[in-house]
Amino acid sequence: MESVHHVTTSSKVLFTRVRKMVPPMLEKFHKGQLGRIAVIGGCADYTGAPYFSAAASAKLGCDMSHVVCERSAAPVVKSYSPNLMVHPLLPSTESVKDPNSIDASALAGPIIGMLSRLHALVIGPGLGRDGVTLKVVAEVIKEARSRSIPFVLDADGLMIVTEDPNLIKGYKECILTPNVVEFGRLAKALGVKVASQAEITQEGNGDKTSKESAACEELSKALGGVTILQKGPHDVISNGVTSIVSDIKGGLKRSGGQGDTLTGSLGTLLAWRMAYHDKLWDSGEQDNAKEAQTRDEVQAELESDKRMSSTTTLLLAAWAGSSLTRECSRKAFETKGRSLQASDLTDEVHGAFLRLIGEPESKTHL
Ligand SMILES: NC(=O)C1=CN([C@@H]2O[C@H](COP(=O)(O)OP(=O)(O)OC[C@H]3O[C@@H](n4cnc5c(N)ncnc54)[C@H](O)[C@@H]3O)[C@@H](O)[C@H]2O)[C@@H](O)CC1
Ligand SMILES: Nc1ncnc2c1ncn2[C@@H]1O[C@H](COP(=O)(O)OP(=O)(O)OP(=O)(O)O)[C@@H](O)[C@H]1O
Ligand SMILES: [Mg+2]
Repeated sequence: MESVHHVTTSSKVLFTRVRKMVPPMLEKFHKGQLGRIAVIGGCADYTGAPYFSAAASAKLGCDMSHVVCERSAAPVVKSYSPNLMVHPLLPSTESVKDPNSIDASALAGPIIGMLSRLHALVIGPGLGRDGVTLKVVAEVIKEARSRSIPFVLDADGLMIVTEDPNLIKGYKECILTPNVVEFGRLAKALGVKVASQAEITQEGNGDKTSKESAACEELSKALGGVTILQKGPHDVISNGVTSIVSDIKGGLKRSGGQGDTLTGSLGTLLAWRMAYHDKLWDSGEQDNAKEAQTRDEVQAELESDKRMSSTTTLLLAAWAGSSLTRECSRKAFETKGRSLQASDLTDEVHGAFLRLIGEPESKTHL
C-alpha cells in the first residue's frame, strides 16, 4: 500500500522555511533567550554521548547547554569542555540506600526544580540502564509533559517508553529518535509490524520509500501521534498523519555517537521553535487563521509565506536536525574518511548550519 502521507515540498523550500524559525541575533536579546536546554544522560559507562549532544546544541547556537548526569560521570563530562554546565543530579543503584524502595518522585526533585528555566530537554544519551536512574527519569518525563516542555527521547531514554508507552502516548511536544534496533523494540512493544528488507525491496511491490515509512507512520499512530524520527540510510519523520523523508547525503563511516549530534541539534531547534511561536522577533510572516492538521494543510503552510503552526514546525525542526546531522557527517567524512569519529561531527555543526540554512538576517539568504 502506498503512503499518502509524504510531504513533497523540495529541500530548498524546506530550508527557507527552517530559516524563518531561526532567531536572528539582535542586540536586545539577553543571555538564554536563544535557548536553554538540558541533556539528561551520562553514567559511569558513557560520558561521550551527553557531551556530543550538549556540544552540538551549543555549536548550533543554543545560549545555555546543561548536562544532567550521574555523579561519577560529572567530572569526566566537565573535563571535556568548560563551556558546559554539568549537574551530578541523577541517582543510581549505587547512590541510594535501598534501590528496592526508592521515592522516585522525591529523587527527581532537584532535576524537576530546573525545568522552569529550560526550553527543551534531550533525554537519553549515555543514560545507561540502571533501574533507579530510569525510574527517576520517568518522573522527569511525567513532569516535563505536564508542563508542556518539549523533549527529544533517544537511546536509553527510549527504553523507558518501550517499557511504559503511556508516559508519552498522545504527547505532541516530543520527538523520538530511534535507530533501527531501537525502532524494532518500540514497534514490538506496541504491536506494530516492521517489514523486512526483503519485503521492502520485493519487486513490483510499490514505492520503496513509502513502504519503509509505513512502519514509522504506524508506530506514530500507535503512540497517539507522537513524532518519530527513524534513523537509517535516509531518515523518516512522521506524526502518523504527515511524513517527511530526510535524504540529503551523509557520510559512509558509521562510528558510534553520530546520533548525539542529532539530538543536541534537535534540542536547540526545539528551543528556537518555542521562541518563534512566542514571537520573540518579527518573522515578517502574516498570521495563519487555522492550525494545520492534515498532510495537505502542513504542506500548504510549508509552501506559503504565512506563519507556521506548531504541527508544521515540529516536523520541520525534526527534518532540519536530521539534515544538519547528515551534512555534518558528509563533510567530516570528506576530510576524515574512515578515521571519522563522533567529535568530528561536532566540529562541523556551524559550517553545516551556514551551508544548509544560513543566518536569517543575511541579505544573501533573504
Ligand atoms: N561515546 C559514547 O559515550 C557513546 C555512547 N552511546 C550510548 O550507548 C548506549 C547504548 O547505545 P546503542 O546504540 O549501542 O544501543 P544498544 O545497546 O541497544 O545496541 C544497539 C546494537 O545494534 C547494532 N546496530 C545498530 N544499527 C544497526 C542496524 N542498522 N542493523 C543491525 N544492527 C544495528 C549496534 O551495533 C549495537 O550493537 C546509549 O546510552 C548510547 O547513548 C552510543 O550513543 C555511542 C557513543
Ligand atoms: N546507512 C546510512 N546512510 C547514511 N546515513 C546514515 C545511515 N545510517 C545512519 N545514518 C545517519 O547517521 C546518524 C546516526 O544514526 P544511527 O542509526 O547511527 O543512530 P544511532 O545508532 O542511535 O547512533 P549513536 O551511535 O549515536 O547512538 C543519523 O543522522 C542517520 O541519518
Ligand atoms: Mg543512539
